[in-house]
Amino acid sequence: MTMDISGDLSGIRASQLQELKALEDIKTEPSQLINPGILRELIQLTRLWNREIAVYLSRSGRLLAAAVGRHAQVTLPQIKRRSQGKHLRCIHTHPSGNFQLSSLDYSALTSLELESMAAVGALEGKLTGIQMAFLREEGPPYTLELSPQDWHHFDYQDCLGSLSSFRPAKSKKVTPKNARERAFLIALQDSELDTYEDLLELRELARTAGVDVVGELVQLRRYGQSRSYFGRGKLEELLHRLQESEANVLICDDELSPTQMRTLEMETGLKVLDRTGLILDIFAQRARSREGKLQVELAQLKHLLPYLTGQGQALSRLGGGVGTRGPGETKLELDRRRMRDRINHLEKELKQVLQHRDVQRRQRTRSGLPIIALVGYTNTGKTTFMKLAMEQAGSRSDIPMGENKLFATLDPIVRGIKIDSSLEVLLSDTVGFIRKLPTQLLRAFIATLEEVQQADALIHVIDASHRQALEHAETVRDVLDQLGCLDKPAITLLNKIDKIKPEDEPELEDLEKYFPYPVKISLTRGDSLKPVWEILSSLLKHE
Ligand SMILES: Nc1nc2c(ncn2[C@@H]2O[C@H](COP(=O)(O)OP(=O)(O)OP(=O)(O)O)[C@@H](O)[C@H]2O)c(=O)[nH]1
Ligand SMILES: [Mg+2]
Repeated sequence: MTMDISGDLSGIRASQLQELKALEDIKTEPSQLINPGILRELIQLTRLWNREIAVYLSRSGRLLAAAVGRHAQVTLPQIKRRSQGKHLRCIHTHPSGNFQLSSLDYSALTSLELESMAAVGALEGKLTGIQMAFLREEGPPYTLELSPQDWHHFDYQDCLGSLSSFRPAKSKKVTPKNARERAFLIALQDSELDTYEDLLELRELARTAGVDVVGELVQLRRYGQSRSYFGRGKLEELLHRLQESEANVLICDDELSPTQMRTLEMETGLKVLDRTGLILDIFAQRARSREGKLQVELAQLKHLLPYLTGQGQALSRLGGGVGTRGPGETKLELDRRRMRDRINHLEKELKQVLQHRDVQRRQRTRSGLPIIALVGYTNTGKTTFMKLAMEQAGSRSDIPMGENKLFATLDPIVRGIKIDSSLEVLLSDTVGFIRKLPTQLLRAFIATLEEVQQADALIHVIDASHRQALEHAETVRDVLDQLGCLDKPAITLLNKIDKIKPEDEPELEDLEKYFPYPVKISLTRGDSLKPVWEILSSLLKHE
């Protein structure tokens, strides 16, 4: 990429233009307003040409364009990436040595929606001072002055951060309840083959979180980058696509490192959410019990903490909407210190709740009834099983209808069911599992999954009609392994056979082969659960 130079270039020697061009190789650090080397050169050229020079810097510190003006005025270079405008800073020289921003400068700042505008006073090759203004969402631009002696102590990134966190609360862009957010999905795929399925799930998750998917882009994992997730070229493509799709949130299929998160945010100017953040958002919307809410808030805070840099920088970068919703009414707007306090507080409270549940559980165990836990990938039919079991046993079902959404069930539900005169069990419905289950989340929900650890037997529900049924079932086995529950007696429910097409039969056979005690069933069709209970009672007898 070569930097664009526009404006009045008459009478300027090619070699000098070359010098200006060469500046694009010098990187500006996030903390710097501009690399001092670049500034020195700009001041020299200003003297040489006696003209204004303007440059654009991206938030990631790249020099994007330059323009040379007539003596007192410069026509700003065209901004190609419109959506990036608000993350661009314009820095320009004033050959008169006067470093006050003109009213033209201010109007350029607002009309181009730049991030900031700086006027650099240059007189006889020396810096006289800098005045700069930051655009704010509300109120007039924030203006400050820097002297030639201490301008390089100024921390640009910090200043930006504190400006956004001191914004009055109501100026935040809160997405109105019925205006859905527009998400653009990105993913790295391991081979050419599995893209479709990977994104299918992310798309489902996004839908469950209540955002519209307006675009998708994938790259092969081997071309990805540790700094920016996507490789350079793909990133450029992404910027173009984002602009077309008018997305306002970027969702990534993997867990992002803080660096990747920040780089993507800066490059795209959008709110960036990773898979973990998205799942947590869904959990936050769905948690009902006191314990569930505590678990989710705790997991959210722990997930966000590493992404915050600098003191006083609040989560305002997220702006609101998906990814910022806490369980109940809580809003995630704490700064680091308050976050840590909150985490401590939540941990204490959770401990108490867990103790209470322990008592409940012990009472249940004392009832002497065997505990059966439903486990399985999300959306396979666990809750539907629970409902059907209660109906067929003649108990009135108070279980909320299963929904065709991921993570419909979050809080564990336990019900006693009398199947016949010889079998009575406690059936417990649990949170569904998911591939790439964030470690943070797994730990948070281990408590919930204690129900599983306490169980005498498991019913593993598989959506046998799903193209990735086998992979999903293996994920479930992995989690069970981590919970130390892999050798509990288990039945496999091959559910949704009503949806199975003849060409899927071989896969069904595989499932039957690999998983213990398979029972083919369609729960929504209301198939009898008798075969399940028969196997179960014999398994329990051999305990
Ligand atoms: N076609 C068909 N759909 C089914 C069957 N069993 C369940 N479903 C549907 O699958 C969807 C998910 O069912 P749930 O019972 O909520 O699944 P779950 O495993 O509890 O899901 P989570 O709580 O999200 O983990 C619902 O829309 C059900 O109606 C079945 O046998 N056939
Ligand atoms: Mg459920």
